[in-house]
Amino acid sequence: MAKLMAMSRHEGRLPSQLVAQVVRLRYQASWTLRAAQIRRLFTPLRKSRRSLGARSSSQVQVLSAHVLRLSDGGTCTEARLSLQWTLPGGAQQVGMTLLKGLLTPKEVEGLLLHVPEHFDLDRADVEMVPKRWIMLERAGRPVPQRELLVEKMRPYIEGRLLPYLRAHLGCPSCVVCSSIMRRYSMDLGERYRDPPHTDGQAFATVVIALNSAGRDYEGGLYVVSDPWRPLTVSLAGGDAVIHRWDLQHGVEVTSGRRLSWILWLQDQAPCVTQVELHQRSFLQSAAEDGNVVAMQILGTGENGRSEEGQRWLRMAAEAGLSGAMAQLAKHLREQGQEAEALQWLQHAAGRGDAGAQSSLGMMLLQRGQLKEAEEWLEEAAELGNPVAQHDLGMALYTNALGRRDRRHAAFLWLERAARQGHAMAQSNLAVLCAENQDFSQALYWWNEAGGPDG
Ligand SMILES: O=C(O)CCC(=O)C(=O)O
Ligand SMILES: [Fe+2]
Repeated sequence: MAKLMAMSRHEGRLPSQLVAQVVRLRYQASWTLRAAQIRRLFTPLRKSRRSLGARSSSQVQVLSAHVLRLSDGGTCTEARLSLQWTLPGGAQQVGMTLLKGLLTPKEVEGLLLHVPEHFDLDRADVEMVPKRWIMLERAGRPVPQRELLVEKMRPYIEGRLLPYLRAHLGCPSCVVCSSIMRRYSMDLGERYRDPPHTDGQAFATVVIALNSAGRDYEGGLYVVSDPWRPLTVSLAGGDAVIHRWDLQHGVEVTSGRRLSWILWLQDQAPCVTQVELHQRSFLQSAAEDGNVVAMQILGTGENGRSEEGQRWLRMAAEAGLSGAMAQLAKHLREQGQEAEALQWLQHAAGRGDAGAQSSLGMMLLQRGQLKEAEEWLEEAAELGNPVAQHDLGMALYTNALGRRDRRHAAFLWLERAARQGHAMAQSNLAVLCAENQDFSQALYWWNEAGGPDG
């Protein structure tokens, strides 16, 4: 810098080489700062023993971060990220993009004025617990009675987001097929989590936060590259995350109430069903290029029942994807191949898949391996899996684990599952409460289990 000053005094103006260097240094300094700020948004979801091994910086790489001018004149900060993912079958990289401040706080506030208090139940069966949602658009059209809300949101989608997304995703014919709002609330006794998954029903997903982590709720959206170490992304109201079908993610809200607005895009019109989407070439070619998530998606659902689907699923499982292992185990059990199913469940459970741990626990219980059964059920239940919480509660209650005097523990696990909205846990808990002569609680849980939208 001293040399720079001296030269500038001496010559009256800076030589262009030096100007370029100063600009570059400044740019680098602000970029380093921005990248560090972006990385700090990612924190481990849990403070577990296993999650302490690695640092988030080794999982998340910031590829670029700069201010972006949007087509309707607004600005936001765009950060392109890559998640490093090491599987036994080789390393993979998954991209995601963060748009900080896509909507201003005022714009978010304006939208929230039109959001009704009542959210419907999304009955898509995940862990036997329905989620709360408002479906806004389906197959690219507004859902009846949601036209006003869709009208309020349209300018942000069409004027701001879609031109950007088409360029960013390299997908000029991309269309928004579904648009929903989700609510997660521990306080309201509603579902507050969504286990790790990929959005196999979409080519790309946009999640727009409608309120803020740290202020309105704790926890939130998380991304998974290391199954033992999901990373929460701290989003403020108006921030957006963009990802494709290959990002493993989930939601866990540990207190408060979270609202999100989600758009699912397909690569071209017309919007089609999941089965038809899986026949489009983008997944096929990704699977052929070795993308394990594409393999798992092609081995799931209706298409997964074909011989080709089964072959993809096995390849994904062999590459080390725990979700694929659990899925494969399910198919094998349906075909009566218990021994091989058990092996895959053990692999998947050991890689931190709570669904697999839960199924493994019950399988071991049926085989009389009580100690191991209890350990896996407990591990999955601690990770928040409501099926495991219910099954463990009932196994303790019915004395299937060979323990005496476990009624209190049984009650606590059933209560945790019931609070997540697990209907069977709610009705079983009602029975326990009635046995304890606590009739008001019994009535409460009984109503929850079969209430107006239950
Ligand atoms: O609410 C969110 O942030 C994401 C929800 C999600 O992943 C889904 O509905 O598929
Ligand atoms: Fe999702």
